[in-house]
Amino acid sequence: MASGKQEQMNYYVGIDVGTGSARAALVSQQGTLAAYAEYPIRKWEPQADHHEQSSDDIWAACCIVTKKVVQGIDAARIRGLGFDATCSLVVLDKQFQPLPVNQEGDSNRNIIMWMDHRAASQVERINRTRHQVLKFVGGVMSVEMQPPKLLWLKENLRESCWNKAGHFFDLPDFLSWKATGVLARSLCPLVCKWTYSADSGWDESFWKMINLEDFVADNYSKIGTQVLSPGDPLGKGLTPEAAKELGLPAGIAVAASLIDAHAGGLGVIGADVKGYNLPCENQSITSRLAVICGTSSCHMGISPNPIFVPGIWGPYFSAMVPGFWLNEGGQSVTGRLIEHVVQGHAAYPELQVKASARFQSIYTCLNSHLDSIKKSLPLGFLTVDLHVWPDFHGNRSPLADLTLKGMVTGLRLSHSLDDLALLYLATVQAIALGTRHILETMEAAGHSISTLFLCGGLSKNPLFVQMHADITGLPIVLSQEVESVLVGAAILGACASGDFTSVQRYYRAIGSSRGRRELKEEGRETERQRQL
Ligand SMILES: Nc1ncnc2c1ncn2[C@@H]1O[C@H](COP(=O)(O)OP(=O)(O)O)[C@@H](O)[C@H]1O
Ligand SMILES: O=C(CO)[C@H](O)[C@H](O)COP(=O)(O)O
Repeated sequence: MASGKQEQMNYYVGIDVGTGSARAALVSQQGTLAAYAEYPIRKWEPQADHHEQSSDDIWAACCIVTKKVVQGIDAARIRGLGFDATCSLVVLDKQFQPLPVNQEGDSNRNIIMWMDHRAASQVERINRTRHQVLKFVGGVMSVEMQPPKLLWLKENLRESCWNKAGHFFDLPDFLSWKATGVLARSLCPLVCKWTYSADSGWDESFWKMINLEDFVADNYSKIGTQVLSPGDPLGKGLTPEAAKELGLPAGIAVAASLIDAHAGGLGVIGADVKGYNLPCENQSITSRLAVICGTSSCHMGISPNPIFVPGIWGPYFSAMVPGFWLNEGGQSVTGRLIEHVVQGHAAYPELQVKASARFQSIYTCLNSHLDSIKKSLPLGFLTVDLHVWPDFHGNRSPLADLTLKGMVTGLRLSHSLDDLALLYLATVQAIALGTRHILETMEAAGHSISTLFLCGGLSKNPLFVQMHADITGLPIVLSQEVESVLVGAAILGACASGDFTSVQRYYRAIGSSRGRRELKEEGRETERQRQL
């Protein structure tokens, strides 16, 4: 609940829907979090590579968390609302009711999640067209984007879903529609996941070439005809019905939304870090790479002119910071991979018992176990003969190959907690090496990155942060406000309210208070890691 002495401030509500939960925050006009709440959301995996969610379930979770964060706050002080979410595909019929995206006909499951890889054959065919729009997604379209998923629906669920569908939304746009009744889409998801161009709009020849000419025929009414920039106000703001459900005042400004990684990028990339002697201090904002690390990791770098990086998504114009081009590298599973490796190990039950006896999280427990077994050696020496290839769910960047699989070398006939801790370490190192691979590919194409800005759930893990510093050799800035993704969503609400006319003005206004940042500039403990 918010504290009484901050009541004279204006506030903005940010709602962030990640893969595992919905979260809301009440953010002050100074950029600080006054209240935070989180609620889990459901996921279904009916078969391999199929990942589904429910838009009703997600909206209900948004309502629960929003009601919690505004408890006790004078409603007149809440000025705006912004959403961000994963780029999952939501399907509604012509009466705005959920439609099933599965053979079972379960209409509760009406979302094909971003991490769903069912459309592998469709994306392969799309990539074979070599259509010019592919130039703006790193040269290769990802199975995680929307066109292959739409084609899959047309080819596999024509009767039960495709023919009945009235609206296909990216999840961030679904949420802003639900709040306002406005069907306008945000430029961010459309440019990043749907091949829309900020300059020239939809490319008719692309949709025709991939057999989705249906969208052209009905003038794109199902996928978006009005497009707004992230942070632009939508219609007349929050509808009375949505206001009641969310526990917010009707009519407050609601912003065109962002994809979650982009909100995280927005939340951290403009931070004031003066006085810490960081290489980026006197450099342009383009020397910063925001890395949003949750279920997946997303690497967001911006530039004044378009940079084409093979295997890295983009360049996208104005999709994150207005006026800048964005390149987005990514690793499809990072948090999810660590969980998979740790929970699947024979010593996992032993770890759970040990962690709960010490009132620690399993990761704190594993990190201190590693400290105890490394003795005086650098951590890197513990995994000299144990290596993980982390592409258990394909490689998003820079290899852009969804068929790649994971691999571990150096396994032994042992079930001990030591083995589990070492496998965990090797997995974290492999993920950090993946970030380095992405970074080097971006630099080879023209980016010049001097500092990493990390946020997301994994940035709360000191080992994960340390390995990224060691393996990239770059200083890492951690935001004092750990929920940076929510700050990004709230910035949208602040812009929509008219209190700040642009994202850049918001950065300037909050600069002084956000200067108090915890900086993590770690040494290059293991130069050896750089050579792996
Ligand atoms: N305190 C923590 N220590 C270690 N890992 C954490 C911590 N908090 C969250 N994580 C990890 O971060 C990941 C989830 O991050 P989050 O940003 O919540 O993801 P998403 O946005 O995809 O829902 C999970 O893999 C979780 O295990
Ligand atoms: O493709 C995305 C961003 O462009 C996805 O939304 C993202 O990778 C999933 O995010 P998270 O790991 O935070 O749940």
